[in-house]
Amino acid sequence: MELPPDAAFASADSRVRSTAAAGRSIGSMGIVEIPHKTVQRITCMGSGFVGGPTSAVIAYKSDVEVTVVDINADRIAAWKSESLPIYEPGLKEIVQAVSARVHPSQQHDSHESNAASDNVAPVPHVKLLFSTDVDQAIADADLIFVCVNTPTKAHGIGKGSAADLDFVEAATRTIARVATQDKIVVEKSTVPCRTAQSIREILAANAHPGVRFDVLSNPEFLAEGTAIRDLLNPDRIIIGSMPTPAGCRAAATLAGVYEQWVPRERIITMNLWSSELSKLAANAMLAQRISSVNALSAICEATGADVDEVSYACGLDSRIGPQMLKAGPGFGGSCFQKDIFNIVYLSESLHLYEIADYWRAVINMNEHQKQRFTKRIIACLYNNLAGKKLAVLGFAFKKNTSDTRESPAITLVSNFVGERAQVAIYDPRVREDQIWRELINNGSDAEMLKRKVSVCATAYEACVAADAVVVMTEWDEFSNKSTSAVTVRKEERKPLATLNVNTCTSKSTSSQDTGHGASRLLSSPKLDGAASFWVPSRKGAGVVIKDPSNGQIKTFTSQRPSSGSSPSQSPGGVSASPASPPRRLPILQSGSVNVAPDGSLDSLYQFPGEYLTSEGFPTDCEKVQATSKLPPAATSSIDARLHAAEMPDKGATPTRLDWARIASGMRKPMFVFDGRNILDHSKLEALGFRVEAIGKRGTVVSE
Ligand SMILES: NC(=O)c1ccc[n+]([C@@H]2O[C@H](COP(=O)([O-])OP(=O)(O)OC[C@H]3O[C@@H](n4cnc5c(N)ncnc54)[C@H](O)[C@@H]3O)[C@@H](O)[C@H]2O)c1
Ligand SMILES: O=c1ccn([C@@H]2O[C@H](COP(=O)(O)OP(=O)(O)O[C@H]3O[C@H](CO)[C@@H](O)[C@H](O)[C@H]3O)[C@@H](O)[C@H]2O)c(=O)[nH]1
Repeated sequence: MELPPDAAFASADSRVRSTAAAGRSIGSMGIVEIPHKTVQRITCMGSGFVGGPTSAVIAYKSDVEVTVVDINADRIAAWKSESLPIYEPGLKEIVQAVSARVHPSQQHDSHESNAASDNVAPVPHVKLLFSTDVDQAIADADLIFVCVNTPTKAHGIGKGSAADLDFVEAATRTIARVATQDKIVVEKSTVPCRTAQSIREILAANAHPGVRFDVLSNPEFLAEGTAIRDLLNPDRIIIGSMPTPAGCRAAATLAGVYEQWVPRERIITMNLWSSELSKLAANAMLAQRISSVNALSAICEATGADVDEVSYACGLDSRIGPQMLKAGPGFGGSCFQKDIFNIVYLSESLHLYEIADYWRAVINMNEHQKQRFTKRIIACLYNNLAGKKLAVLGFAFKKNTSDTRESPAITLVSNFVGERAQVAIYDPRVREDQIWRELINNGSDAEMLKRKVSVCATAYEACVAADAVVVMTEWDEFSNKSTSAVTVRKEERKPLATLNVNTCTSKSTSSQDTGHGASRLLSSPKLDGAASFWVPSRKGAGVVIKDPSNGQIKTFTSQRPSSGSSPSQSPGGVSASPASPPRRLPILQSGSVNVAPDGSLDSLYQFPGEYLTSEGFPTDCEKVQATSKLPPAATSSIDARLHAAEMPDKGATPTRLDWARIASGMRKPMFVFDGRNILDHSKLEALGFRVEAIGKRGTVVSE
């Protein structure tokens, strides 16, 4: 193992500077130019919210084979089953595609005739494996991602703020024990600054003779709910390495994996400690924005300012930007609080007490927001919750995930139970046992919980005879706002089968191709006439559409129209306005979403009948008009499969709530507490609700 002597190690930072000054690759995108090994097999230790999706996307986008291992056998069994252990939009489709994917050598040139591609049966090639055989997977891999959990310590010194590195150390020791050949070990878990040094020392001390390890830091920045989109189109890939020739070579090897789908300029290399700290810093800054806007929400409620308007106004300043400025009941999730505590602990360890106080304030504000919202609800309900029923809509910490870690709903529900209220919870994705576990772990008495709390299969059931509805998660189905950017009722779904592109107009408002939102399909609920969807203009991006009449998958790739060109029909029934000669759009394996044979399909794959939000959609898109050619009757089996894939836990349909129906069953006066500002208040007021929302003037001020 190349481990510099301590003295040299201590001056790593100065060596980074001199390397950069000499025009070497650290800190620049030239890293991939360094001669390096090519990775063929990756093993990912940890099959959680990061390990699973990250591995699936690497297998999907690169030529690397990935094995995901976990010490939790139940989790691995779930990954191999129809019901994945986590919910992420698009994840199941990608896992299915790469678990039996057509090997590139078996794929046909996209210019070949369709007849040829139809006649040759594709050979399934497994690119992604899940296993509990950790040792074997380590032995087989060139490169190992350590993607294990790093929770906040719950014992001993640093309890409640330091990171618990038990799992990282155990994983490291396993690698050292098993590896009999050189490995690159990639620290992907979020860890305190300088953890890579501990990993290096443990590996060096336990390595088999002649085996060398290179340790890299490669933090993950995906957000849950958009993990697949984030992994397909990351803002940046950070790779930290030792500033030595061997460290740079290892970084180049990892960069070579990402380079297969991430533009080079987004692959950034730096020193190990900067990389580790960048991850903590990014989360701390993001959380700080949310605490800032939540602090402003209290001022808004007291003054009559509207927090959405204030956020909007601030976000228009290009130095501030619009993201992460949505007021809410407090941030949740497994990362923000943990990672800020990490910085707090680090600062205190370095005797930087004022710095620690500064970051701790972000968490204190978050806690305050949850308590403030609780108090406002109690105050509105005449300062008494005893005997009242509260329906809590949403338990996940944000929409589009089944994750409940640190969800603000846990605190709110516990508070309501403490006030002796009856609480009925509904969440479209979260399993009932998960909800109970969270509430019990939060310290609520199990007997009391059993008497006071129920978990319901539908929102209507939760709201029957309720005095108040509390919206805790911004699931689209709860919203009553008039916008096309919502999920439509199932019965309104009709197939987009064969598509006829009528027009293709450029809607370029930005010269910068963000590449984001590529997996979004925006469609009008009424498809009997023309429907439209957006295709990112980035070359090679596209949609995959399953034809409900025969189950075939068709691709439509994005092409810029040339002026005066008229649409032409492709053999697959898909036509486009071509900028170049019409390309054959191959028909892929039916039954699963797959990558285009030329590997060009970027990330847009949607099924007919699925209408997702347009929120966050890129500005640099091309609008494609498409006409449905199939009668609606053909949808049923597709819809059933789509539905089964989307709703493995509940079997409920993600339709928008009928608030009139909710109103008809509630006790009077009826309250709605909109914790996410996703409701049209005037519509609810017309139904007789009294609406209170975060950051909007209410009937009481809770401070
Ligand atoms: N959840 C996110 O959105 C997110 C995003 C970016 C970074 N991170 C960071 O990534 C890391 C993983 O997060 P997560 O949410 O995926 O955690 P997780 O708890 O969902 O998954 C971690 C998995 O690692 C497994 N594991 C533990 N020790 C192991 C070992 N020795 N060998 C094999 N498997 C082992 C656990 O059984 C568990 O299934 C954390 O450090 C987290 O801070 C998380
Ligand atoms: O404007 C906003 C944005 C988010 N939230 C809340 O903040 C929490 C976190 O949301 P988000 O950041 O979208 O999800 P995470 O999955 O926790 O992702 C964060 O944490 C990950 C783990 O480290 C990082 O990788 C991501 O970059 C970082 O965004 C959730 O409760 C959201 O409801 C708000 O209240 N207002």
